[in-house]
Amino acid sequence: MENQQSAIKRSPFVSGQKDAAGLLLELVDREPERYALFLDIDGTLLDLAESPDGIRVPSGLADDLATVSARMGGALALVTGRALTYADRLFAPHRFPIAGLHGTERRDASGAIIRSESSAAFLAVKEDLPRLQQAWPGVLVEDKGAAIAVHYRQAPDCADVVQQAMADAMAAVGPGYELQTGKMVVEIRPDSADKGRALQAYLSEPTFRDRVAIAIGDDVTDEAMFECVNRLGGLSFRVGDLDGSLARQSLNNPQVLRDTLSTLARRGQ
Ligand SMILES: O=P(O)(O)OC[C@H]1O[C@H](O[C@H]2O[C@H](CO)[C@@H](O)[C@H](O)[C@H]2O)[C@H](O)[C@@H](O)[C@@H]1O
Ligand SMILES: [Mg+2]
Repeated sequence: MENQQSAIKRSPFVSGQKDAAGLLLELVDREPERYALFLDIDGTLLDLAESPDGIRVPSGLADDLATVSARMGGALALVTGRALTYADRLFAPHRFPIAGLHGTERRDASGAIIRSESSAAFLAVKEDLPRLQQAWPGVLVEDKGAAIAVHYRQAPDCADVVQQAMADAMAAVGPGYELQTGKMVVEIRPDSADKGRALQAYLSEPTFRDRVAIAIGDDVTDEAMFECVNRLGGLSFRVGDLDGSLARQSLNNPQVLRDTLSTLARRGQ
């Protein structure tokens, strides 16, 4: 499989390469059949909002994703911390290959869904955590089915107590789960996969096989994707700065990515 550096060097665009968005556009537009695109949702395709349900899917984005996916022979997957069913609703009526809950549930190219069963200990902890909302106004508990997230974006002073409460909850949950940190959020999720392993699972499927993987994300959980694509010779883009990230390219914000996808879609029509 071609590696990232030779893919970039080969691009005639790169000599005048102005920015990562231009590189992304140039490579996928010229050879859509050569690449596989793995996209995070919150903070990457969508702007961050004050609450999990406060997000907005800009009109046209779902259709642009579907058009770019068609240009790439279907080799476009969403890899998100959101529940798979929640992510599906965001981009309906399209049904993309989606890995939800940080890769621990996944709809493969055939449409089959792989997900883990919740333990009794986890379900008991899920019952108990909503009390945090009463204890600390502004803290939001997000029940994601097989995972649970506690947000402190609206109560930043509660970061420490939330992290301690989630560490205590982890002790009660026992094996099969792990703590996942993110942007002003702490989650308890199954430890059966991560976004890197989900991306690798897609690459073993005919739709994605033998393509140069491109991963685009913004948060701690996406580093597993960046590590995986870097190791496989793909391309890794972080929405935001690169400080401390394994990503090798930076996109300024979700709007830059949406504009790039819109241009890719338009050029394919
Ligand atoms: O992997 P992602 O698709 O980026 O999902 C990561 C988490 O996104 C959501 O939380 C984040 O976005 C919220 C809405 O913009 C924001 O209010 C919150 O502070 C962010 O952490 C979602 O609620 C989580 O379930 C996802 O794991
Ligand atoms: Mg994100």
